[in-house]
Amino acid sequence: MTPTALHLDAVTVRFAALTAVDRVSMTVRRGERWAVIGPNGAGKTTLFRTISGEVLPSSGRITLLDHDVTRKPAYRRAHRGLGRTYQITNLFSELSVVENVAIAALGRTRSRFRSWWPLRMERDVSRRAREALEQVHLAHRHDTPVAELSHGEQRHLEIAVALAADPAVLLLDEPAAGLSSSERMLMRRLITELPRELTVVLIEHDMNLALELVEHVVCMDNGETIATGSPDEIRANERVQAVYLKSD
Ligand SMILES: Nc1ncnc2c1ncn2[C@@H]1O[C@H](COP(=O)(O)OP(=O)(O)OP(=O)(O)O)[C@@H](O)[C@H]1O
Repeated sequence: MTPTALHLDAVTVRFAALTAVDRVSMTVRRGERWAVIGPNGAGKTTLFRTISGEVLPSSGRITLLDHDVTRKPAYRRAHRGLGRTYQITNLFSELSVVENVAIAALGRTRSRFRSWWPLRMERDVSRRAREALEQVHLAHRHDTPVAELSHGEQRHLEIAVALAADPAVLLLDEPAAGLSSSERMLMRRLITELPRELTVVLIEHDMNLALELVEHVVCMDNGETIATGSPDEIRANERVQAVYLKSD
């Protein structure tokens, strides 16, 4: 059986009296693509922040690539192979496209200091940065200042920044939020073309888009998992239809 990339066991997050995530469990195997969907306030972002280590769970257990990371800080999870993008851009707008990606690639380089280290590191960083830009179709914008990119290009660059750190598991936080319909098509293509060995979990408010991109879906409402299944099973699920109708 394919090894597990990410396992959540009854993960619960409480903010005072509010249970934002309520005993959510999921087993994501390496190379799988999953979406977490649900209406506003369902708990998707909190679940993501808990997986990435920005929020610690009140109870439950999180395993990343066979390591228990439940109480580990975000940077330790990143070193273990977890990458993520954010709904709110975290790019350096005054720097160029390649500089943004190179900073992320540099963070991943953990070579020990040796006399030839700077040269080797420079080669490694610029190769990884170039590859990441090619993966998101931004190689032609290499030297462009980020401030001059369109919104859609900036969303692509955010994915390149995450890829430059060479993650094994990538969390995409609403990758299509705020994009025009043509930009959404490009984003859909980009996600579809991500390397198959990369495990991808995405949050997406747009159920139709999310279901086109993944093979496995978790639908949350009020912090709870109300359905898990294939896109077809989720489309046909009456509870899912009810929560989406309620939120329209
Ligand atoms: N830091 C926090 N402190 C207190 N309550 C919070 C905090 N973060 C989230 N919440 C609450 O937890 C619940 C779940 O919020 P969350 O942002 O995870 O939902 P969501 O599914 O991502 O919603 P959206 O689609 O609107 O982003 C909401 O009621 C929200 O107000």
